[in-house]
Amino acid sequence: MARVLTRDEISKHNTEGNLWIIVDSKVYDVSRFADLHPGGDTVLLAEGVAGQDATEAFFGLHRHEVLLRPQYAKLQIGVVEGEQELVKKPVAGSVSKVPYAEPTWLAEGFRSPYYTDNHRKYQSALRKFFEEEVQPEALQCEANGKKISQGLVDKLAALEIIAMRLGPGKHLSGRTLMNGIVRPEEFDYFHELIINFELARFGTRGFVDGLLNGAVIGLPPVLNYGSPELQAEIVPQVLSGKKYIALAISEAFAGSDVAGLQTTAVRDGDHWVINGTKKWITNGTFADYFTTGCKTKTGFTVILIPRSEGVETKPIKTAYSPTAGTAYVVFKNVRVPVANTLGKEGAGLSVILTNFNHERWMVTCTALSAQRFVVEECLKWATQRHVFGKPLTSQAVIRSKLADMISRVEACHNWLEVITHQMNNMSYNEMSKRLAGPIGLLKSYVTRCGRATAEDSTQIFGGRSITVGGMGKNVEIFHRTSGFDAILAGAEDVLADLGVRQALKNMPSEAKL
Ligand code: HEM
Repeated sequence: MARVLTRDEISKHNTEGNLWIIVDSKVYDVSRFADLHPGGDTVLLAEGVAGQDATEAFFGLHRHEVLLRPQYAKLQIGVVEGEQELVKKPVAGSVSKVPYAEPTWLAEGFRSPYYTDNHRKYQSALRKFFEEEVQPEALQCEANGKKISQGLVDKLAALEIIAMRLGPGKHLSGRTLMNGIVRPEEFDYFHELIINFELARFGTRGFVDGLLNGAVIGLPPVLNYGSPELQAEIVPQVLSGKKYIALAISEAFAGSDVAGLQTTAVRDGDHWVINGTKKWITNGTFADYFTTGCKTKTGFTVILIPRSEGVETKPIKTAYSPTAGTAYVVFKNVRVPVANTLGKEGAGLSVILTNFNHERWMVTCTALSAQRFVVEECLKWATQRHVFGKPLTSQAVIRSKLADMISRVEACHNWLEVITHQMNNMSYNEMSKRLAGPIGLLKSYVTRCGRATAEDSTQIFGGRSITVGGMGKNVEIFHRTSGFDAILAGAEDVLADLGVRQALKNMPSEAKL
């Protein structure tokens, strides 16, 4: 039972060594903490703070989560008589009430044609799981750069989240998805979209890739082009989280220009002998298998290379967290059975191309989720931060930036849902034929919007947006990492151009002004 104190009584504790303050109806004894306070003791001893209600000042300078940290929560000695806390501890799984913090289908009072009750139930369970189990580790790994723990991978595997991240398909059959909330044959691209959105709303961009993105892009070629024997061996290992896989295509010599790749595979009896290097390989530092693009006698061939003699991986320092496992990979006389060839020898380009739509769509989802999260951060900050005695939102220039940010994220989300609906209703061949252009344009537009939002949000947060940790930590990381989305899975300009070129192919010859 919390001690109940009157404001009168609290106000008497207003000197060095005997210092209480009120934050959101709670009374904190900061007498001993004042010396340790990162913001210094003078601010706590100031008039209007010492022995007083410092709620407004507090929320102008700290995130609410500061008060929830055990070392600070224990400074609380009581509550103010007759007052109630306004800012509650977030409940895991709950939906934000901040306008535009959630996509329309989750916002109170709004409807959507795309989502069923099953999607809602699924989203709710998934958010709870992500907030309780994934978020704490995501924050830690983002900061310390360590790889996702096996304990968390096991939990993801138990719910079949690793398998679900590959989208609907035969690999789901016979599995119990999310404790049975969704049946394998019911699982669609909106379910998968939900996973991507839940995963990317913690301000942990490196960890988004660290949470086994390598499997999302590296395993489909095995599933679709591997021999039955190879599939039987590899797929269960990866989907159960016992082994890790990465897609190894890009090189220092060539990225989008597949013809320029220099890693070679030369036949020696029943084996390939592979030599070359790969760069920017997500999850590569800890991968057990590499789905690798190689130059062979007859062209470009994709081969599954296990981590074995002659395979060396080194971490690459990037602007985001090493938890993504970004690697430089060296293959030196690596011997791999010819049976590890994915698809036909020389037909590797189509193996890789069939992967692209899904990969780009996935990056679009996570990029947009992170962008929406930043909109929520800005709306909260601009409301709680006071300048010249008024909230930031009283400045027209700030409201104008918010209008742009909201419009961008809403427009992108609506476009994404239209595309996702097509994916649910097209055959695989139709998708390949019709959606490469639109997905290219969509991803390109979403990442452009992301970078515009990164700029706007830094202006709203000011100095805090260039400070690691504290109030603006999520804006700082978004600003630093949103460029990743504009590069990975196809650079922004290349994808925009692909979209237009595909459209031009379909221009009817009779279309004249
Ligand atoms: C129980 C009460 C408080 C606790 C536990 C606390 C804790 C902290 C912590 C952990 C930081 C480091 C930055 C961060 O993690 O956000 C910080 C910074 C700071 N605090 Fe406090 N604080 C308290 C109350 C206050 C009050 C009442 C004021 C002013 C009236 C204040 C002024 C500051 C300032 C100026 C900074 C530096 C902010 C910056 O670098 O942007 N603090 N405080």
